Amino acid sequence: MANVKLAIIYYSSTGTNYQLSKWAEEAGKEAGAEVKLLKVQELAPQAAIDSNPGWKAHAEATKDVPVATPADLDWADAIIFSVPTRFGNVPSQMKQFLDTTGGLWAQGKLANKVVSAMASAGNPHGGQEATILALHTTFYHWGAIIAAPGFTDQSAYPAGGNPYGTSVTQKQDGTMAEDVQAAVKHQAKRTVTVAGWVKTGLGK
Ligand SMILES: Cc1cc2nc3c(=O)[nH]c(=O)nc-3n(C[C@H](O)[C@H](O)[C@H](O)COP(=O)(O)O)c2cc1C
Repeated sequence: MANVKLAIIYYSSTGTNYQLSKWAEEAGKEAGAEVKLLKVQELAPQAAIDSNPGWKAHAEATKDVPVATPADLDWADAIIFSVPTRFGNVPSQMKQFLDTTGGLWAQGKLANKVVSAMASAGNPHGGQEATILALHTTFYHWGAIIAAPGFTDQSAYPAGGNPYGTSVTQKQDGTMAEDVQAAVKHQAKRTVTVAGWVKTGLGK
């Protein structure tokens, strides 16, 4: 199979989406992909970050994770996005990054990228699905190919059964309510596999 390049691009205030992304990174490597793990640029004022000990600690712990640029999207064959919900929608930090992709889009360079998305929320029905679908809207405009997990693996069920993309509930203590590790890994492997098919089909 073609050598797939996978970019995992996330936003996380308190670590949940970072952990999902780390599991995706592990699975991408296991699937034979070349993997980049990237965060999007933080936009919140330092005072807001400092006011939340969990946010401050996570920002410091991940300060060395490289910040995603449009060049990373150009490089990638497959891209997995991971975000916390913000009122059922995409966080502004990720939206700002997506809004820098106009140049690539205009050149047709985002067409046929194989993508999938993951999300988290503070409540079991707090907007995980809506947030993933909101990301998907941008992917349609790119002409990307969405490798949603569907129910292609048993791991979807203990994870809460979100066919749009793996999602999780962050509990008050910061831990995850559902067991999603296997679902994340399946989604990452599936995204890499589909990207390999597309790459081969395009003769790359
Ligand atoms: C401004 C804001 C809006 C949020 N909106 C929702 C919401 O509508 N529903 C919900 O369940 N959780 C909501 N949350 C909780 C976050 O989604 C939750 O903290 C996040 O998923 C944790 O992910 P992280 O650890 O990667 O930052 C909100 C949090 C913030 C800061």
